[in-house]
Amino acid sequence: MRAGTIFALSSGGLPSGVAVIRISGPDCRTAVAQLCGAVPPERRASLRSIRDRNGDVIDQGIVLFFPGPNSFSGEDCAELQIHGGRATVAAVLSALGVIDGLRPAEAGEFSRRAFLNGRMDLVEVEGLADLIAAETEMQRRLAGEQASGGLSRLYDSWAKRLTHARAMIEAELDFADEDDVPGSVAASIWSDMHALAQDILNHTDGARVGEIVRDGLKVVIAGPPNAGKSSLLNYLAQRDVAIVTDVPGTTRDVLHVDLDIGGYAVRLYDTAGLRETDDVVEREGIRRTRLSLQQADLVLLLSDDDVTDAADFLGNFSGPFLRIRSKSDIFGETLPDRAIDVMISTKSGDGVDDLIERIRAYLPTLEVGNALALPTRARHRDGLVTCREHILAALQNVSAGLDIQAEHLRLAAQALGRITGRVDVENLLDVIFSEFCIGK
Ligand SMILES: Nc1nc2c(ncn2[C@@H]2O[C@H](COP(=O)(O)OP(=O)(O)OP(=O)(O)O)[C@@H](O)[C@H]2O)c(=O)[nH]1
Repeated sequence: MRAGTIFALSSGGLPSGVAVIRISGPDCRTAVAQLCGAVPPERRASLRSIRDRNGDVIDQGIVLFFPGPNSFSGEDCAELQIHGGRATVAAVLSALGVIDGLRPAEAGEFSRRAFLNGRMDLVEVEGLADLIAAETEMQRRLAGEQASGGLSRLYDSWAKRLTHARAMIEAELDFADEDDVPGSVAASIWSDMHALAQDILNHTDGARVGEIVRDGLKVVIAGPPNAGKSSLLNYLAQRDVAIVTDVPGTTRDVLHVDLDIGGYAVRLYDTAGLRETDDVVEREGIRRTRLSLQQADLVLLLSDDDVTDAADFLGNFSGPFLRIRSKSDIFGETLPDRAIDVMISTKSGDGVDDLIERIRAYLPTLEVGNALALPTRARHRDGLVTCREHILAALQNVSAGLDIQAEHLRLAAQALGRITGRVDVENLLDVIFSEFCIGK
């Protein structure tokens, strides 16, 4: 960690009614005293004049001082709530910059310090980042649960079960002949390890849901040129994002908009119409279309005639797709013989609500409560898979002996510890002693 006392504007874009400048580090007290004359009472909102190094008043604002270690970052912290004019904020920031030991914070540095000082684990830090980035209600709820420790508590409870199991095995290995240790104690933990492997599996099943809520459902509009793909994107986005013309091959690049459907994020992609072409730019667009199809959770296959063969447009994509017939205002609303899921017109708006309902069916439904503790990143999923593999290896390698089984459980705990960023250190002996009064 780079040393020093850091400061930054922590509130949003300027100008604003109020701007919040945050300070964290060992010289925080000195800095506040220099700016405000004295350090205000801890954790109390205090109205103060904020002055530059010549003693000239820059602004009046609310000053809050939070002594470490019980602060956001674990260090001495302060917040200056000042008027949010650009010049005012710039003047306060430059007054801070000339104080010895102070420097502007790097991106994410307050949270990084909070992590390094044990105020938040990695999963909570990620949750906080997601909470700040959340744009839909479901993203907010999921991130809120993660930032406030919901997911970490679950992982910690699993880490405890692993630690307990390892402690029992250690006890059996080291003290099996002593009277204090009940015989064959290690056998009792295997059923719990079975149950834990299942708990992890159930939880990992939710990873897809967590990732969709966090990253948005990726919906790609594909189909032949001139089918009305860009018109559909614009219609759903309620603005002119993509250029619409009656010239086939207008869209050359993959464009996207973020939609909010019932509180869930949907990333909608408009792609170049797929066709044989010698145009270099259009060919590059078609290559990009194929790439985005590989990432899609759902494809909207749009066509203004009914002879479109899905296979021509889906390439290697094997996920779900909806066959949509466009321009129903021209071609009529009678469903043609070919299988069509929805008929729409972006001119009249007919069928679009129906289409949104169809998309909604591919979104998860989150219940309030424990279901919100879901893995949200590939990193979580990978760690959980590794953890479970080691638990299963421990369960299956009975003939290898307790030493090897214990080692697998250690690796399982390590994989879990890597998710939360907590290193599973020597708490093993504590558990043995608390459970068995060894040593009397
Ligand atoms: N009548 C009618 N015309 C439409 C509708 N949707 C699109 N169009 C027209 O169809 C033409 C092509 O529309 P685009 O949205 O550019 O089609 P595209 O599939 O993105 O075309 P490419 O960029 O060539 O792949 C334009 O002239 C649109 O105005 C519709 O629902 N009804």
